[in-house]
Amino acid sequence: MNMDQLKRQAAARALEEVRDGMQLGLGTGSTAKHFVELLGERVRAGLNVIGVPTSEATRLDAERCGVPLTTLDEIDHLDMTVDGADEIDPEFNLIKGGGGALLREKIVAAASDRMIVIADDSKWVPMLGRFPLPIEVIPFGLGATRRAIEKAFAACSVSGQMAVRKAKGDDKDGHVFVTDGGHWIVDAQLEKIADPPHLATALSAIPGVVEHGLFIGLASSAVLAGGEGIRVIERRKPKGD
Ligand SMILES: O=C[C@H](O)[C@H](O)[C@H](O)COP(=O)(O)O
Repeated sequence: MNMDQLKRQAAARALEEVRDGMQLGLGTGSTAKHFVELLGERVRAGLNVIGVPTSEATRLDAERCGVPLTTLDEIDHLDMTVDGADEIDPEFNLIKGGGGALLREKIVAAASDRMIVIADDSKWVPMLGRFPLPIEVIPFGLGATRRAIEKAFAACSVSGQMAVRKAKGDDKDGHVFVTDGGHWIVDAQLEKIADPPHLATALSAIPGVVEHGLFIGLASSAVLAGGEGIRVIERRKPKGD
């Protein structure tokens, strides 16, 4: 089974948690895209749900698949968000933002009663950090922001190269990647993040940092698909702890 089939399997397992009438956060990325497509099939068969997309890409996918959409201005909470991740550690800390959607993803996850992470099992790691940590920044004053980020890294005993993310695509190569919110992303290659909550707090305190890809205390469970089958792992602590 190839990676894409594993991602679809994880998405299909998460779909079993969806109940009629639910208000759902719809994640972004190649794994979440499978969930949106499978959800669309259920909607076309009569399931009644409404979704809040975490990116413009997901909004377009959901519209194409016939999933009704709303916003967090029109509803006051979400029952569940289903989203992918770039890394998941045993404490259910995540790195997200490989696709650049971390800001909306975090807003939506925080507004949800539950967040189910769907992934192939290569994303389950003993310690976060091999995947470059995305940090969403305001372009203004980027030099000062980068220096502040370096200080935060030093205070948290991590270090590594930072690079402003470039866009990919035939006509975009070489251009800076711009998020749905109009910001830039700095990717930090840290290799090991021994204390993700500490680093998350330090990065959040920097004025030019809009958001970062460390999701702490947000994920409630993980659905991991691998060669041996599917594992569903529940986080022991309640959301927010
Ligand atoms: O910004 C993107 C998101 O955080 C994705 O959920 C994450 O990058 C995982 O994406 P994928 O399922 O494509 O590996």
